Order: sequence, then C-alpha cells, then structure tokens
Amino acid sequence: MEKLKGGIFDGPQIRQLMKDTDFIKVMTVPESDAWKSFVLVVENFLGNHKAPNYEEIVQNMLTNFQTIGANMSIKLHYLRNHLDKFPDNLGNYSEEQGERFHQDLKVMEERVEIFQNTEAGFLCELVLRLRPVLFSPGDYICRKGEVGKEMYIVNRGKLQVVGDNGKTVLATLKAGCYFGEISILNMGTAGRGSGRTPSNRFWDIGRTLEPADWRFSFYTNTRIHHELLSVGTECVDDTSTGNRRTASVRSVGYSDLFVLSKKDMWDVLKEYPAARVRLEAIAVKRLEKYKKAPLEKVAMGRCQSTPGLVETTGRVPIEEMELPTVSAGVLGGAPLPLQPLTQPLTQPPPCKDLQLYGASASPLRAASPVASCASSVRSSAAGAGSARGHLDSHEVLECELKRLRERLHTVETENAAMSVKLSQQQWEVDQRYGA
Ligand SMILES: Nc1ncnc2c1ncn2[C@@H]1O[C@@H]2COP(=O)(O)O[C@H]2[C@H]1O
Repeated sequence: MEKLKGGIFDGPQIRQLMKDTDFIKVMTVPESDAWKSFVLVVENFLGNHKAPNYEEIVQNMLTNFQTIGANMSIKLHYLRNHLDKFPDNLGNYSEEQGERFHQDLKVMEERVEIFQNTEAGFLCELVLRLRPVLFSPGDYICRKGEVGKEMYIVNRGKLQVVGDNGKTVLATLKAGCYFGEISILNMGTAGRGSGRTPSNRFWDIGRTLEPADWRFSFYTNTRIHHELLSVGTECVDDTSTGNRRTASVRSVGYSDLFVLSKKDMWDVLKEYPAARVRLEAIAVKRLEKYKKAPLEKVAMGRCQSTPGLVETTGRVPIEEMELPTVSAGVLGGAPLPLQPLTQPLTQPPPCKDLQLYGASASPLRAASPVASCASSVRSSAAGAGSARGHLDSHEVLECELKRLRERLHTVETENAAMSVKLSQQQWEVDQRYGA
C-alpha cells in the first residue's frame, strides 16, 4: 500500500496494467510511446527472454522517458550504465532480490543527507561504487586517530560513535546514517605520519638551522630546498592532510553497511565540483555539531588541516623571516638582505589567529586575491554571529576552493622555476670545484 501511494508498482500490478486495454487510452501520445517502450523492455529484457537487440529497446525506453520529462530514478541510470552486466535471464531473479535492490537504492536516495538534492549522475556514480559489508557485534569499524580511507552508510543495524575511553557514547547511528566522511574529505585531525601539520614542519626545518645559516642554506643546501618544496607542495596536496579519524565507531549488533573508498569518492568528486562544495559544507556543519563549538573554532580546525593556511602565533612567524622573493632571488636576481634572527625559532602555540600568506613574499606563500576574500569572509563570520555564520561557511569553502586552485598553480610554477635555478647552481658548483 505504501508503495502504491508513492507511485511504485510491483511486478503483478505492472502485468495487470499491461493487460488493461483502457490504460493506454487515457495517455497522451508521448506518454503512450513511453509506456509501449517500457512494455517492450519488460517483455524483451526484464523477463525470461533477452532479445538480441535489448540494448536498443532499453535505450529507446530511456529516450521516451526523457521526452516526457519523467524523473529518472537511480535504477534507470543504473540500467543505462550497466546494461552489459545484466544476466541473460532476469526472470530467474526473484521478487525478493528485486525488492532488496530497490531498498538499497531507496536508502541512498531518500535517507542519506549527502545524497539528497545532488545531481543524478553524481549519485549514480557513487552508488555504483558502493560495496556492502557486514560487521559483527562489538566490531570496530574505525578507530580514532587512524588514517581514514573509507566512509560508510548504514543500511541496517545500530552503531555507536564512542569517545576516547571506548565507553562514552557520542552518538548512535542507524539505517540511513553515514559516517567516516570527515577524514576522507580531509577535515579531520591534521597531519601525515608524524601527525605534524605542514606549518609545524616549516618550523621543524627552520629549527635545524642556525640563524646565520638561513640565507646561505636557502640558496645552497639542496636538502633544505627539497624539504621546503615538499612541505610547500604538501600544503596544496589537499588529500594528504586532515585525514585522521575524529572518533571510533563500533557495531552494536550485526550491521549491514555500504562502504565507499576515499579514492572512489575523490574520483567522482573531481567530475562534480559543485557536489564537492556541498559535501564539504555539510561536513563543516557536522563537525561544528560534533565539536559543539562556534563557527570560527570549526573553521580553525579545518584551517589547521587546510593547505595554505598556516598558524602564525609563534614568536618569529615564518613570514617575518624575510626570505628573498622568487623573482629577485631564486630566479637569478641578487639575494635580498636577510634580517638576522634575533630570537630562536620556537614551536608556535596552538592556532589562535590565522593568516594567509601572499605569493609575493616567499615561494612558500599563497596567491592572495582569493585568500583575502576567504579571510574577509572568515572575519565577517566571526563578527556577525551564528545566523550569518552558516551562510559564510559556504562562502568560505568556495573561496578556499578557488584559492587552493590558484595556490596549486602558483606552487607548481614556483617549483618548476626553483628546479631550474637549482640545476643552474649545481652546475656552477660542479664547475667551480671540478666535480
Ligand atoms: N560526535 C559525533 N557524533 C556523530 N558522529 C560523529 C561524531 N564524531 C565523529 N563522528 C563520525 O565518526 C566518524 C569517525 O571517522 P571520521 O572522523 O572520518 O568521521 C567521523 C564522523 O562521521
């Protein structure tokens, strides 16, 4: 009954309609074309008989459905993309199996927030990449601090998000809920391997040098060159940071989940940038809820794991070290004078303030027009209260995406320029010392 109310017909009802000669009489021409082509699909593909030209028959039905503006369900997209993968005799497949398939897709389409109001193609691409997995009572699906490689959607069962002690239950998840998205979208606890952020690692490199060595090392020490470049590049490699699980999740009883790998998710997101913005916006909101903190704190958490944004509360912020500009120094001009470092390099305390670096000052700094947009949005979000905050979080994400693209371009260009300069210097050293 529920299905009928929702306009969903099962096999016996469809067969009844196919026999009903009056049914087609109440249709317009395009509708009757669509109906007839559907009947052809039932008779030549979905039942016991698969006609040699079944692909043409299915394609014809899809075209006719599109003509009448029918909202193609995910199942029809599935049909189109995987026509060649259906077994020869679909009639052998029971109603129960069909029902199960229908239910699986229904969970995705209707109950999973991230899949609602997304482009049909995006949803279809994701659904096709989902794998079903089963967990037993007490199984941990993920543990806090691990690198996240998958996200999960609960199809059936009950799970608990637990705190550090494994006892405090932060949330209970049931069918339709999803989890594990924070780390695969790189919004979790920042850090790769050692757990140190790129900005921490700038400081680590700095601390290995005597102040007087800064200028000399920057020009002649290939290790420093390479390390700085690798950290700089990591700043724009936004799949490498913030990838740690923010909590542990365990199965209460048996649970039946769908798993989506990070790689698959990112492969699809590459093709659907609007969906990426939307997913990240939802993740920011969810993080905000988890942390029960005001927006700017959440933005800070994200920024710590966001390439290009660096904490600046250390006693000697890296931008004050006055490294020479790329154009004047690295690209062949005379090195700019460096101010001697009067204070030792120290580890910056936790982020209180955020600053975006401008491209002109150092090869490690980001392009600025979009950066200033992001930072002004951020500061307005901080000042204007929580109602405006939600709107701004979206703007911040959009600005950040733009800025990251520009930053990637800048770092790649600078990387290439520095490599040229490096080879040049190596050649000069070889010439001088006869290596
Ligand atoms: N307080 C919370 N309430 C509900 N879900 C949470 C909470 N904290 C973390 N999670 C989820 O648990 C997941 C653990 O892995 P991730 O950090 O990738 O993504 C996390 C969220 O999806």
